Amino acid sequence: MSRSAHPAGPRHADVLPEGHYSAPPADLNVLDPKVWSRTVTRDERGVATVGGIGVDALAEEFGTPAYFLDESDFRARCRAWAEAFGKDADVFYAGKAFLSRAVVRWLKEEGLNLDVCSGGELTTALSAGMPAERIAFHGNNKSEEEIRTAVEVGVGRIVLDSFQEIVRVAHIAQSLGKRQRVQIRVTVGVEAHTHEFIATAHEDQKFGIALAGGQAAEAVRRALKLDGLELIGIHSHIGSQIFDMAGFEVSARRVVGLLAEVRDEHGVELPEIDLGGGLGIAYTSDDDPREPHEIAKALNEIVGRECEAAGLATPRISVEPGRAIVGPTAFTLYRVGTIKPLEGLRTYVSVDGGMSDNIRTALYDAEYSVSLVSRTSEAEPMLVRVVGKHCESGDIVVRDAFLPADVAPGDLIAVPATGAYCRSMASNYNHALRPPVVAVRDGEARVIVRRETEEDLLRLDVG
Ligand SMILES: Cc1ncc(COP(=O)(O)O)c(C=O)c1O
Ligand SMILES: N[C@@H](CCCC[NH3+])C(=O)O
Repeated sequence: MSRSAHPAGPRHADVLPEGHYSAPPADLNVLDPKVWSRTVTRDERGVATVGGIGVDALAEEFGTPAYFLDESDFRARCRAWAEAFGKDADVFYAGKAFLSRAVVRWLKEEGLNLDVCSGGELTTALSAGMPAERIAFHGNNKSEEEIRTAVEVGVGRIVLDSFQEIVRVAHIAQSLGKRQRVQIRVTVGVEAHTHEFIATAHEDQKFGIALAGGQAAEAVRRALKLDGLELIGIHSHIGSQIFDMAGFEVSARRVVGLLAEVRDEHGVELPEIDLGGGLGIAYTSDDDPREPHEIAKALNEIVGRECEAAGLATPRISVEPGRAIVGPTAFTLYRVGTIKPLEGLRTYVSVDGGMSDNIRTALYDAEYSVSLVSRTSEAEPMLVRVVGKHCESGDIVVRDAFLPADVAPGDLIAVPATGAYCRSMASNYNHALRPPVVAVRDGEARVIVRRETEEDLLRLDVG
């Protein structure tokens, strides 16, 4: 993850401090389209706008901190994924990245399916009208109640994650007089090049059933025997924020290998494979993510080739992008509160949010970028660390970045690419009020998830 050190000294340091940063951009006022959503630009005053609305007006109306989601960008990304994979494949948006009822309606309208991994996500999906047959239900420890609800409403598939769950889902389905469509999630033994906490296909972790040692083949054997289950395929998800296609290719090859084993042993060709999500996005200008059509091409080619070699009909492929759809579509808008230059180190810029609205920096050492958005500035670049207002020194939003040296209390700054795993992983640490999500499109802004209030907090605290 580490980048080369910036050759010129930052403003407040003679000695360059340790950090992950490259040289400041030639012009700090430029909002790099790589990391900002598609409609973001600056107006004639130099104020950043999204969907045609200035961030000053947005801050005035909705307050800060707040997430602003570029709806037309979200829809365009859904369409790009659907078109790249075509009619013979299915795209399931991973709701864990960010889910709300508006998002469910957009997905439905754009023809995407939905992956949920809890009863709460399932309820949200159903309450916004997502047809149950377009929902996949995941999780390594689904409760009996969650399984019962999923089977009762008729979800399109449940992804089985353990030997116990094979039996549990079969029993529940049978008791309801149903036959549930299921996939088995396997761990293919790939070391995905990403943070340890978000890699999921190596064997030593909680998800899935290992291909190694014949575990997955045994799971198939058991599932095929149970009347309550209709085994439709094999699932593999290798991790998240991955740029290198090699891991997906190995995964696809190994999953097809299992399909061939199943055919040889049982005379059954399972009709589907799901290759999960995990495609990386640009958090900084140094990141170079793949486009959906490149991913679709690579996966189709490898699956086609492997199936042909094994004499299998090509199964229907599905994928589950979360971050790659919603991540780039939103930014978090903050107001600067205090500024602390630490001589010889860096300048701490404190904002009105923090680790409660973006835990990813603290949790994964994630990298983000930041820009001054309420105005432009010709001041020289200054190395900053953007921190929140929590009672925790690890409360860092952007570890190392450059802002103009005249950044001041009252300025609005924004962190792009916070659409995924920020609001969905937000907390009430220090009794912070989780920020709203505001959808912006064609000159209109509307709250799709409202800001929490102190009354909300007190209502939960029943004394
Ligand atoms: C099973 C499964 N599918 C899809 C995803 C979505 O991943 P991403 O948001 O990285 O595309 C995840 C999360 O990593 C997952 O666990
Ligand atoms: N929450 C993680 C990714 C895990 C995805 C869910 N399996 C992130 O922010 O990167």
